Amino acid sequence: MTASSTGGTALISVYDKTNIEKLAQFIAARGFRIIATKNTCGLLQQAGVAAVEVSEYTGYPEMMDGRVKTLHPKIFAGILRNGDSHNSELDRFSIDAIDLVIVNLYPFQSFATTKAADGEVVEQIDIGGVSLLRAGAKNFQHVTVIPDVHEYEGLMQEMSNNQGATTLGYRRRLAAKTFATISSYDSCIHAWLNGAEAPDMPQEIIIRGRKIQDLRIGENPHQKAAVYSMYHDSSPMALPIEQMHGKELSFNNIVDIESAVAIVAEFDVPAVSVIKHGNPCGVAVSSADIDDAYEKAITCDPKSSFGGIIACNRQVTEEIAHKVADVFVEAVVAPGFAEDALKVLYAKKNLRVVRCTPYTASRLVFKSTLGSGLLMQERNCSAIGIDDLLKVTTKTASPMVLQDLLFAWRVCKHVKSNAIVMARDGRAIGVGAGQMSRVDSVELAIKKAQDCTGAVMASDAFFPFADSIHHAATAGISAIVQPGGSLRDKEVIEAANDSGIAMYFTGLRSFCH
Ligand SMILES: NC(=O)c1ncn([C@@H]2O[C@H](COP(=O)(O)O)[C@@H](O)[C@H]2O)c1NC=O
Repeated sequence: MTASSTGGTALISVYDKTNIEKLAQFIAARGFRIIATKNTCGLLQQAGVAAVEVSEYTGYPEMMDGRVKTLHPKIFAGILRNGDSHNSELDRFSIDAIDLVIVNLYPFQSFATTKAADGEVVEQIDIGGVSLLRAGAKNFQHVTVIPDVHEYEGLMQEMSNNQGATTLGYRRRLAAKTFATISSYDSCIHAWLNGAEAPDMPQEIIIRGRKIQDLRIGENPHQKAAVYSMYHDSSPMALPIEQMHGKELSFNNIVDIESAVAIVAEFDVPAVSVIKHGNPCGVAVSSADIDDAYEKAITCDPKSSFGGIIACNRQVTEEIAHKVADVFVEAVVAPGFAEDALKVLYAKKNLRVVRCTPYTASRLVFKSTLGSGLLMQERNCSAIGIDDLLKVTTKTASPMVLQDLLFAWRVCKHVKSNAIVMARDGRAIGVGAGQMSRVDSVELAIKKAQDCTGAVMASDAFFPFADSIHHAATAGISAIVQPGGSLRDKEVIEAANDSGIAMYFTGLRSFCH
């Protein structure tokens, strides 16, 4: 099917029969002879398109309940013939050269994600269709291959532009798409077969994704970026967010939205977080309502909140919307918005209003690294409760202070290391993030808090020296939660005892890089 030739033979075998009659009519009108599998052929004939059934052409019926339909040398030699050098063999066995392969596959993916029995799912593993696509794509020098219904319009356009033929560039592009389609299809089967038995860090991994959208910019304006939906089992995971209003999302917006939503998902009670450059500059919970949590969170560090991203784990009220509208923030994210709140938020042209479904994230975290390296690890899904806290000082924290310690620890989990969080009454009052020395993070958090009297402190990793405890004591910190495990734990605990500070170990480090 070169740019100058017209007519030829088309093999059509489609599960999804959308628009196939229209395409078949189009190619038949350009002199193509059509060979088709049983149901496809029946449909085309009903639509008045001349088509020959594969079984009539090969002389073999469909067999094994449709497991063997097109798997025949007359079909595959017709597709795989390599130009003139194979013509004599085609003649010898009365085989027609096939120029156009139009196939779409059994919907394995939709079956695999239902509760269908294994036998039923297995029958959805397409063999013949994949083989036809693979053969057609291999022979793109001579054959045009169409692997899905979305390419029909493009094919008709291409043929109209080229006197009923296709160009090599077009065939090559479609061949590439075909191999992507096949490999995506196969990786669904791989994931389904592995199922829950998939080893934690397998020897081979297949990462597939489907582009959801291009992003406005990458981490910086000169970097291009897009967001993909990855397949972790046999279906793509949609992003659990929906942008309802505002400027297009950027790479950093999505990173910050994830942090913001992950923090508020730590709490069952109403919670609000404010994120700036991946770190929280305001987090609060409330036993009253989300309005109260908002007020507590936004007053943590109002200066840093400028241009931040706000997440709520409850519906945004009109009261919150007015307050959001009064400050400059990039985005507000919540599971829902009151009607009146939306009216207020929509008045801000650029403000991104994002609805999120309950927080979910893939169990695995990936990061590209040196050369073609890819780092993969399990997500930090640790959850520490009161019973996990080990008291190591003589002083015991009151139940209220214990609640603050847990709150501070949960926030600290989402702060870039070295991470220190000061908290009081269910509210972060000072955050020290991303410092290369822990004691610097402590000093920063104290400075941000301004007044740490009676507050608690959480640290994402052990204190290597007692200096941080001295600083905390001077600032008025009453209790500390940290993993423990330093060579100098003894000195650190002594420093806490000397200052009348209650200290608890989690036994679990929570670095965040
Ligand atoms: N086994 C085969 O030889 C075979 N050849 C083509 N198919 C598939 O059969 C389907 C179309 O069949 P029908 O036209 O009968 O609805 C297509 O999705 C095609 O991918 C086959 N089925 C599964 O492998």
